[in-house]
Amino acid sequence: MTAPLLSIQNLGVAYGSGRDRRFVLRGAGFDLAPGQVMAIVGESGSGKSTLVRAVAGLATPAEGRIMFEGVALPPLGKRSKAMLHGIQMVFQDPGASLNPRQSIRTVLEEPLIVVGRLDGAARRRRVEELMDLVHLDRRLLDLRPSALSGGQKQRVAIARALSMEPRLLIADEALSALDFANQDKVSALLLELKDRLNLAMLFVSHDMRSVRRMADHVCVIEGGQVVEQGPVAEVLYHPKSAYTQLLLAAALNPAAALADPRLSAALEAGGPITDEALAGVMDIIGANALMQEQSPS
Ligand SMILES: Nc1ncnc2c1ncn2[C@@H]1O[C@H](COP(=O)(O)OP(=O)(O)OP(=O)(O)O)[C@@H](O)[C@H]1O
Repeated sequence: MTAPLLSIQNLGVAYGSGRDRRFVLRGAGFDLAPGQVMAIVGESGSGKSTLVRAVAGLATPAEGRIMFEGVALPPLGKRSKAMLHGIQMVFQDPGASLNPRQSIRTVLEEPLIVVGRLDGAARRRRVEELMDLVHLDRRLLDLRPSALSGGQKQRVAIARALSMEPRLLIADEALSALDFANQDKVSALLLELKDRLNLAMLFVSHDMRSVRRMADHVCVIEGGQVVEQGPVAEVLYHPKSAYTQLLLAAALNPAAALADPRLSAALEAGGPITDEALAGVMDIIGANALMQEQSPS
């Protein structure tokens, strides 16, 4: 078996201090091999961003450890260049993550200047290669982000992340601000990059359609705990936990799932959602049949 690129072990993150201190993630763990995509799914507030932010060094673990390329990751300020460059992140809002006063050329060249490995001519060539890699016309280089569409801006954000030659790309809801057509195009680009560059990804998403397309493995988080994880074919087509089944049901037909009185009663009572309530909802919205129909195995 390939050694994992990333190994998350018993990870816990707490926010607040004193009596307000509260764990928002606890006991999370999984391995990710090079070139593989792990989708992180769960409802809003379940802890998905907290998990990937801890990997990126933007949240500090209170418990457990995160191993990257065989070495335990320290807090952000103590990470080596190889660690910092090796893990890059792309965020939800491509507009907010690009400096509106900089040309696309500057956006892409700046990190290369900071790294300082290339001279001016080599840097300019690298910037052009990065544009080619994300299928953007080099003529866009002298424009500012405001002249680009949402999909183009997200490609620039991806190109900037790739400039560091990462082995792990974290995409936190990176497709959610895009329209349907661009979601498909950018997810196709990410898959192409994964194969071409052997890039591993942590892919945080609410959207089961993109998860099905993008991921090799899925990790389901409920209330800060990993409730299920495994290959896509198992977790999405034969989900074991009631929570995963509920997420899928809500994704297939959110209005019908939420309108069902058994589900709303369970939610109002503060859960847990019983298998019985769930089975009723799944039958009502036809999710059981649909999942069996769509199962690849
Ligand atoms: N900096 C912070 N300080 C205090 N609490 C926080 C902080 N960041 C997140 N939280 C809380 O931690 C919990 C998990 O948040 P997180 O953003 O990880 O969830 P999420 O699953 O990514 O949600 P969403 O899908 O809405 O982005 C939430 O209850 C949130 O309010």
